[in-house]
Amino acid sequence: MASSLSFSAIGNYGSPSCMAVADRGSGGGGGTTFGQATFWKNSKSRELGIVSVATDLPPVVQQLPLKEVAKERKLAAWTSVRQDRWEGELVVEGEIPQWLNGTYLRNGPGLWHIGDYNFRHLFDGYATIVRLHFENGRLIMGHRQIESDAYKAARKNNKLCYREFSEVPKHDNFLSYIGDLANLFSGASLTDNANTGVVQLGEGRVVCLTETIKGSIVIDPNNLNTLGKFEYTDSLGTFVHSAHPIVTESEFLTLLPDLINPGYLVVRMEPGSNERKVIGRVECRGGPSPGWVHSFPVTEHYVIVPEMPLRYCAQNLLRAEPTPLYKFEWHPESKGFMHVMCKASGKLVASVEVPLFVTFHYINAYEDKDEDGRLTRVIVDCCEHNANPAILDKLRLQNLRSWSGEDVLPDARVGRFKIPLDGSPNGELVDALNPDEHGRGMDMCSINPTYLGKKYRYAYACGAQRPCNFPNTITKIDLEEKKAKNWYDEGSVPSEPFFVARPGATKEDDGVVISMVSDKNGEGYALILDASTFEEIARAKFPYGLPYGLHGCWVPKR
Ligand SMILES: CC1=C(/C=C/C(C)=C/C=C/C(C)=C/C=C/C=C(C)/C=C/C=O)C(C)(C)CCC1
Ligand SMILES: [Fe+2]
Repeated sequence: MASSLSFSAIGNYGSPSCMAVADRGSGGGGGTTFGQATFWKNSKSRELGIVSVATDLPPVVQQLPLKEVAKERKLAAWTSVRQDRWEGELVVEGEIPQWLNGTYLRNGPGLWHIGDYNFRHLFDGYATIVRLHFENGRLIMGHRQIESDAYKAARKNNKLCYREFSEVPKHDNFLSYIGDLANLFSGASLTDNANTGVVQLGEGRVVCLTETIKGSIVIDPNNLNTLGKFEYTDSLGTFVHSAHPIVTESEFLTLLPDLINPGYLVVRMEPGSNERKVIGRVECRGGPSPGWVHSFPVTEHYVIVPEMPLRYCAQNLLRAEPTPLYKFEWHPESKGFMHVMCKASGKLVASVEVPLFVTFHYINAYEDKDEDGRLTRVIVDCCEHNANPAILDKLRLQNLRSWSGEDVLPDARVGRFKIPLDGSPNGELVDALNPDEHGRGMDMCSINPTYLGKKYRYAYACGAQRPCNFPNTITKIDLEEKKAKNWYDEGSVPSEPFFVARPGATKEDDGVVISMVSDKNGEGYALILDASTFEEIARAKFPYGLPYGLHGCWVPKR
């Protein structure tokens, strides 16, 4: 197994002095070796309170009295990645199961400034992909920037060149402003910064994704090299899609919102193909434009198309300055709907009005039968923000970085939609369990993928231990018992818990849950929990804290 060290600096970075102290509390000098990388570990510097403070670029080594250290240290989660790449073996505390062989990839926005310009929103950052490669109990970590056109242009020109989630390039003159608007209509000025997730297609290609279709970028999971754009060969011709396609060994399903004639195309792509084929189309029932479809759920036979009252807004797309809801608008009067489409025929089997909701992430869905085995309804579970879109603004970097200790995270829950298939006009939305079980925080979820679209019992997500300004626990939700088990490390922010099943497992929760944690000292570690007991079984410290990441995928050892 090769473990190499490589790093190159972002911006003014050039010196390995940014390396963080590499042990976990054990004092003493000398070096700790990760692969070929030796990290400086010196008790003298700790007494002096010399810390590598993870603030904005460039990193500075400051001398502080010890009691100030804790105050000055910041979560790496909201801080730009220190350098554009690193790779090395990590020291593992505890034991990684021998059966866990493969690679966990996690993508997210990791670089929030260019030159001296600072981005404002979490979702604006240039993509940083992190790789945890597990092999026979050992763990190799690597991270790298994804070389999208937007990232390369920003690095080359030292300024923002494409329209990101909330940021828009500044124009030197009126002509360039008009050019940008024209490019917006052709999609050319939209970003391809693939910072939202990563999936492995049925035939093996690994693709990083965001909400713009052009932001589909193929990478090599072994070295995180950017291989090029994933070019769709069809001519469906829209600009945006769901950032969370449903990907299995046999298909890739996604939704294409139509912003001109409000509706959604439901499309499917075969493994090995680059051509999406239309399964069917859903017309919007409310509002001037489609609801935001960051993700959507499926059952074994149906694709569910959610029509959320938080809708895309063409005017906001054109604006130079962010609005409180960015490219979206809240239209409670337009109501919320759930449409159920048969995957095989493209026919709509239900279209019901549901209570208002705000959901970015669907957990799972399944077909529910009565005692006689007759299909009566579809159940859809999601991370639901109590019909309040305020969470989007809470994810501004300033809010995340400047937490004063108040309990400011809006409440969220596991929302359960019950969608009747008997022609009734309305569906229900209820709490799947008491939200206090998970601290009324709920997002960034995963399940055992074998249960995708089927009746299931367990979900893993980020919950809350209050007070907090961001989900700060990992929670295992038992939807049968309506209970949650919670993992918490004071002051830390864990990323989406990702479930990996033990090969040959027959129980739904037989496996591990992987997360990457930003701790209160500005450092970070990979965490492995036993999914069944929810006890920690291993952790491995990173050479330095990493920025918060969004979504990942598992690439099994071939
Ligand atoms: C670049 C353009 C857009 C981009 C949209 C993007 C990048 C959306 C990303 C959305 C994400 C990452 C949502 C995650 C939500 C997580 C939550 C709510 C976590 C809560 C924790 O408590 C468009 C906006 C599509 C417009 C075109 C340009
Ligand atoms: Fe997402």
